[in-house]
Amino acid sequence: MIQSSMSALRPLRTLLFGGHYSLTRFCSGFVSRIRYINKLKENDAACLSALQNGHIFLFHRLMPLLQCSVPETFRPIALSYSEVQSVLHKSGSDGSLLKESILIGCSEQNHAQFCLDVGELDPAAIIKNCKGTFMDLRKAFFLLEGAEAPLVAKAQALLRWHQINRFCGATGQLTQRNQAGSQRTCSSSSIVYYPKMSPVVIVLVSDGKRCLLGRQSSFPRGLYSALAGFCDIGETLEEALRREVAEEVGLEVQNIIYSSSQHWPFPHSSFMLACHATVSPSHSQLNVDHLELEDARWFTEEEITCALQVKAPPWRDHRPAAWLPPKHAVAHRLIMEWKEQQHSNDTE
Ligand SMILES: NC(=O)C1=CN([C@@H]2O[C@H](COP(=O)(O)OP(=O)(O)OC[C@H]3O[C@@H](n4cnc5c(N)ncnc54)[C@H](O)[C@@H]3O)[C@@H](O)[C@H]2O)C=CC1
Ligand SMILES: [Mg+2]
Repeated sequence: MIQSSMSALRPLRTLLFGGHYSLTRFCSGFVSRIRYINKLKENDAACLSALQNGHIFLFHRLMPLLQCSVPETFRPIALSYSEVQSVLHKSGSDGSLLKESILIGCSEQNHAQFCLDVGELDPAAIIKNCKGTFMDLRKAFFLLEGAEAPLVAKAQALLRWHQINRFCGATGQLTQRNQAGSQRTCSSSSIVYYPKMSPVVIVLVSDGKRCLLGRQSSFPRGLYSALAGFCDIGETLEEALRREVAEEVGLEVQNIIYSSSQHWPFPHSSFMLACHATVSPSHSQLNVDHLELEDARWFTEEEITCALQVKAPPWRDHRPAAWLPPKHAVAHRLIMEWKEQQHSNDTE
């Protein structure tokens, strides 16, 4: 049976029931932004006009344009319509590309936010004009600050979805996007396609004193993460989670507790459903399927503390025993929650 994590609900509760004034203020801004985005998805003319007053994030072949704010910390660059027009002109484009921008959100200052892939243009000219750099998103996830990482991830996922859904699966005809880029329609069959996420379970298994992490051979050297796997069609979250753990490390888990969820752009937009689960210490012997995982092992709290201190990604000449996913990854959150739980167990 799935249980809801009370700690995960607490911030929303405080926000909603923390006082009439904050509730009104929170809802008015939030609700109006949500409704504005929805309107832009449904109304092509309104979306085009919002684009002219909006903020645009550039990508080159799915790599976001980032700027170094403080050493080792990067932020995506938000450009205005006229700034992008000028960058495109300087790169030899007539500016018509701008209409291919895709709606990704609305800032707290009520600016519609868009992304645009300029993959056909010379990146060097854009980098020079914008004083930024195009960076692989997997690397950027270790260097991006704060709330912008999910926005960049969403933008990349939508750009990729449009690139690979240009044709209708039923008729083979070209599909046409709406102005917001929230759907594509086949003009021949009228089938409407919407961006999709694949559900993935991710679980941090604990035996009470240690937590279980694994690595695939494709991971960067020394990187360990929580166990994860795609849900099979027809499975519940709990069934998928129990199956994945059994397949990958040969354990039967109990006490599944839901933690939180996350959109993850790799490889093709996953909807990560993150949980904690336990095994009894007497049933913690691992039987790793080496076709799926290169390694899996139990980590003590001290080992986790050490791994968290590794500045990621580690330099080539620094080969730590283990290091962990970036703070924007839900695996990181699961590990931090487990560590906190260990700490509160110790102080009880
Ligand atoms: N955000 C986070 O904290 C983390 C995210 N992840 C993500 O979780 C995802 C799943 O983890 P894995 O261990 O690789 O899954 P997995 O254990 O299910 O193995 C992947 C294999 O499953 C098959 N598969 C079944 N359905 C699929 C689908 N819809 N899309 C792609 N492959 C499918 C493919 O053969 C693929 O090679 C990965 O894409 C990874 O990026 C993994 C760890 C941490
Ligand atoms: Mg897996």
